Formats: sequence, C-alpha cells, structure tokens
Amino acid sequence: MLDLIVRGGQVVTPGGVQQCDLGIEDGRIAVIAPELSQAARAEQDARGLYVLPGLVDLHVHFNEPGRTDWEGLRSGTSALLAGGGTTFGDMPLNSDPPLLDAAGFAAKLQAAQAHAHADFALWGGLTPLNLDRLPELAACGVLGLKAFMSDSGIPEFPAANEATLHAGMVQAARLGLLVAVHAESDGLTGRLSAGLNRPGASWRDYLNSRPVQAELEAISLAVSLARETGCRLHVVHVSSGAGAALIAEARASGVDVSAETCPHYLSFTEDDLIRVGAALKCAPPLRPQQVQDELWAAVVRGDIQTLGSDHSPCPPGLKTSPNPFEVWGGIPGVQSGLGALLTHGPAHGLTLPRLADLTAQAPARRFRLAGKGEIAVGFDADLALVDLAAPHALQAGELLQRWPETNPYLGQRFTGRVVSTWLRGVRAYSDGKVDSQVRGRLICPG
Ligand SMILES: NC(=O)NC(NC(N)=O)C(=O)[O-]
Ligand SMILES: [Zn+2]
Ligand SMILES: [Zn+2]
Repeated sequence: MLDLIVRGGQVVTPGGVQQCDLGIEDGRIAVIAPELSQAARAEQDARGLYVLPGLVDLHVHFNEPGRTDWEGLRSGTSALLAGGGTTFGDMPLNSDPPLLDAAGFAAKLQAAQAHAHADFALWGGLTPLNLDRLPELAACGVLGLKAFMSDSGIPEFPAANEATLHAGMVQAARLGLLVAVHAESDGLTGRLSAGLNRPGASWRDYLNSRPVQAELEAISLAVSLARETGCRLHVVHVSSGAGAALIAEARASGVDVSAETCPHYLSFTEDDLIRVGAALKCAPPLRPQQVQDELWAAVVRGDIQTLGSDHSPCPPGLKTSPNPFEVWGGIPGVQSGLGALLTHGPAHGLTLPRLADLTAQAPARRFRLAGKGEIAVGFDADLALVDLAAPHALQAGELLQRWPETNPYLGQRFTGRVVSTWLRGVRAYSDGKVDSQVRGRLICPG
C-alpha cells in the first residue's frame, strides 16, 4: 500500500508539465500516473496547484553555530520550507567556528541534526588557514570547498590568493572535491575601495568599488587554475552576463566549470540599491538593467546552470551605518527566491521545467546528491505545491526568517504562493506553519 497519493496536480518534470498523481512510499516517489487507483494511507488534493521539486538551495548562510542571532538553523530552514525548499547547502562561513576542519564539521552537523527542518549538505572552507585539513574535510563528506577570492568580511575566514587557490585545487582534484569560488578580484576591489571608502561615501561609490571587471578578472583566474589542476569548479553568485559568458566559453573548451546566480541579481538593479540602500547591499553588487537583462538571457539559455539564494542575513543593527562600505553585505532570500522567479521569469522566457532544473535538478546533479531534485520514480518525495493563481504582496508576518524586517522583497507582488512543502513524503510546511517535528538529514555527495 502507498503511504500517500498527491492527487491531480500540474506536475513539473524535466519533460514538461502534466496533470497526474504521485504515489509515495517510504519517502520516495513510487509511481507517477494520470489516475492512480491503488490504496493509500493518505491523500493530498493538489488539483489547481503546480507540483515542483523542492528547491535544492546549495548557497545559504544559516550561521549556526556561533551567529544564531543573525539567522540560525531553525528559523533559516523554516523560511526555506516556506519558500518551497527541501534541501540546503550551508556555507562554511559566518558560523563560528567557520567550517574549516573535522571539528567544525562535527559542531555544525550536531546543530543541524538537532535543529534543521530540511535535508542538508555542509560546505567546507578553503582558506590559507586550513590547507592541511582538506583531506579530513573530504572524509567528513563535505559538499565541496568554498573559497573567497576577495575579503569575506569575516576575519576567521580569510581570502584565498592565487597560491592558496592553486594549492587547494590541486588537493581538491585528487580528493574528488568540487571547489566553489566567490569571484571578485581582491586586488581590484581592494585598490578601488581604498580610494572610495571615505566619510560621506555614497552607494555609487560602493558600486564603483566592485565593477563587473573585478568579477571577470577573478573568474578568469579561477578558470585557468581549474584548467591547470583538473579541479571541478563552481562560480557562485555570478552577477553579470559577461561573467556567465566567460564561464560558458571555458566549459566549451573543456573546463569542468558551472555557474550559479541568485534571484536578487534577477530581481533588483543598481538603481534599486541606490534608492533602497543597506537592505540591498551584497557582493558582488546589483548591476545596471542592461547587465541584468544579459544575465537573464544567460539563465534562460543555460549558460548559468544553477540558482541559489545566497541567503545571508544579519541583525538590523548591522545595516544602519551611514557609510555604505561599513554596512554588512548580504541579502536574505531563502523564502522569496521561488516567488521572485515565478513572478519575473515568464517575461524572460523562463518555463517551469527550466525553473525546476535551475533550482533543483541541476544543483542536485552537479553536486551528486543522489535521489534529490527531481520528480521521478525512485527520487525522494521532496515537493513544493504552488498556487500560481494567488498573486499577493509579501508581508513581514509570513516571513519565517530571524529578522523579517530586513527582507528587501517586502511589499513586492509575487505571482506564486507556496501552499505546502513536503520532505521525503512528509508535510513539513503548510499554510504558513512548519511542522516542528520534522528533522533533516545529512546528505553527502556521491
Ligand atoms: N560573508 C557572507 O555571507 N558573504 C556573502 N555576502 C554577500 N554575497 O553579499 C557572500 O556570499 O559573499
Ligand atoms: Zn560570496
Ligand atoms: Zn554566500
């Protein structure tokens, strides 16, 4: 007997969108068919709703242990579920200690097993401080190694210069680990910031300190090191079409490199940053409309393979400095990414199967997370049931993150609303509430 039938939804698979039933057994999708007649212990009516694979958001900063007052695993995963996400990859920094060795892994694993309401994978860091710890991180089962090519803002997580990145990639290639980079040139951003960061600095000054050129220089360096070392490379939060093009060119010439961008680069421009200020500060920064249009084209074309939220919140007090350079950078986005994509995507030609690929299937495939990211027989029954006929303005009261008032999407009109989210066949979120009994599991790349 089936455990559950999800009945009559518009199911989004790589092949297209079709109305059918999903039969679920032992947390996995057992059968997909137009009208299931088998017996089941429970039924969920999904008529009129779209059934998407739960988001596999491999770029979040939940900051636990150590900076739980910035976000935390309970609040972060609650917001993830409310946004249709079922699996996350937690970045190694902003938690304290940062995840740089086996002890850091154990500390975060313990916190996540106790508090995460969604399945999780854990990134390890690649910094000049822990080049001798990469084999032990591989043995722990990290999702990959994350390096900053510019200042991370966190002193315990220093940037990797060319020599560190090279040494790390040589090892990563041997250990079978993927390396992800925050690609902005430290030399260029450092030089420009030194001239522009002064009392009275404006948001335009901040934008000028982190030009697209800084991204291109860093991508070029990372790609050439990946080519030389044979290391798998993933460039996170690509902010420009030119950056995506550089990566596409490298892929075409045989480098094993993929690209991520984030919903905020597709939703906001530098004009919004200048108007709104601190809530929209991130690095790399938001770009002009023209650059955003090119980025959208790269997403739809497939030159960007994955979407991640780069959910990186902080308490409101860190967003109050009058000097843009002193404001903490990072945007919360784990609950609003899907809504933003459903709202803005159609105008750019983004179809639902392509959206599902970018947000779930492609990240799971790229990071070898077996059984995740797809609505197909044998895969985990990780599902988001979405009402596309429910446009609404995003309210602080529905945001489950730690600091809802810092969310820059507040008040925006979204086209889709997540009605319920299912983790391995269990309803983990519905109608604004998370089932606090639901616990996530560690997933290691295969
Ligand atoms: N320390 C951070 O959380 N940094 C993050 N902040 C951003 N993107 O503004 C990131 O991913 O670089
Ligand atoms: Zn980054
Ligand atoms: Zn990040």
